[in-house]
Amino acid sequence: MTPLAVLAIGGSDSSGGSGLQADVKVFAAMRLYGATVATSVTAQNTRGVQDVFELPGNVVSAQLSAVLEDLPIKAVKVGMLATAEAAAAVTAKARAGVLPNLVVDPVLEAAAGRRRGVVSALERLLPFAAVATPNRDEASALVGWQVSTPADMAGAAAQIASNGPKYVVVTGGDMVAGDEAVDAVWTDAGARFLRYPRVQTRNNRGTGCTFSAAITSRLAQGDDVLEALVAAKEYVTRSLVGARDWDLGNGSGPLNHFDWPTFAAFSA
Ligand SMILES: Nc1ncnc2c1ncn2[C@@H]1O[C@H](COP(=O)(O)OP(=O)(O)OP(=O)(O)O)[C@@H](O)[C@H]1O
Ligand SMILES: Cc1ncc(COP(=O)(O)O)c(N)n1
Repeated sequence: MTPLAVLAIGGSDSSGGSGLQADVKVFAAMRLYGATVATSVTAQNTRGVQDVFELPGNVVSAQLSAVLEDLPIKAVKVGMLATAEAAAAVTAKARAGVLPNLVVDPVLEAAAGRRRGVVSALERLLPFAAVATPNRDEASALVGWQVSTPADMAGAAAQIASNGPKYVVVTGGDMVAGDEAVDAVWTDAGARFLRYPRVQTRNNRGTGCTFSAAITSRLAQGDDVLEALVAAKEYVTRSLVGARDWDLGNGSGPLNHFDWPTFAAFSA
C-alpha cells in the first residue's frame, strides 16, 4: 500500500540524533514516507553543536517547491530555521495554503547571534501552525519573560496561542525536579498538562524533534490534535526508555526510535 507522505523542514544533524535525521527516523517508525527540506547543515555530535552552515533562502524555497509540486504531503513539521530568510521562505508557502497540518517546533539552540531575527520571523510563521512546541527557553524568547514553573509554562502557552496556533505545547524536558516530565498544553478549551514518567538517562538527544515529528505523523494519520499530542508523548517516552542502556557517543546520546512497541512508558 502506498504510504502517507509527510515533510520535515529543518537542519541536518551530522550525528543523526536530532534534526532532519531524527524526523525521518520517526516517520519511518510510524510507517510514513518522509521528505526533507534542509535549511542548514550542522556539525554536531552528542556533546553539542559545533557549527551551523546556513543555506540561502532561495535554496530553501527551491527545495520546498520541488517537494510540494510533486508529493501529496499530508502534514509538515518545521524544526531549525536558522535564518530569517529560511523562515520567510516557509511562511510564504504557509500563506499560500500548501503546508497542511503544520507543526512548528521552534529551535533556537544554535541560532546564536541571529536569535532576535529568527524569533521575529518565527512569529510571522506561527499564525499558520496547527501546533507549536517550544521548550521553556524558546517559549521565554517568544513571550519576552522567563518561563520557569509549570504555571508559567501554561501562561506562556496561552500567550503564544494568542498569536495564532490553536494548540501550543510548552515542553518541560529540561526540568530536573520531580519524577515526571511535564508539558503544558494550551487548547481552545483552556490549559491542561501532559504528565508522564521522567526517564533517568543521559541519552536525551533529539527529544524535542522526536516529539514534534511524532505529532506530525499522527496528524497525517488522521488523529485530532489532542490525540496526536498524547500519542507523541507516549512515543517519546518509550523511545527514551528504549535507549537508556545505549552507549553511543560521550555526551547526550540518541533515542531508540524503532523499538517503542517493546518498551512501556509506565513501568509496572
Ligand atoms: N528525561 C525525560 N523523560 C521523559 N520525557 C522527557 C525527558 N526529556 C524530555 N522529555 C519529553 O520530551 C518531549 C520534548 O521536550 P523537551 O523539552 O526535551 O524538548 P527540547 O528538545 O528542549 O525541544 P526543542 O526541539 O523545542 O528545542 C516532552 O514531551 C518532554 O516532556
Ligand atoms: C539540526 C538540529 N535541529 C534541532 C536540534 C534540537 O534538537 P532537540 O531540541 O530535539 O534536542 C538540533 N540540536 N539540531
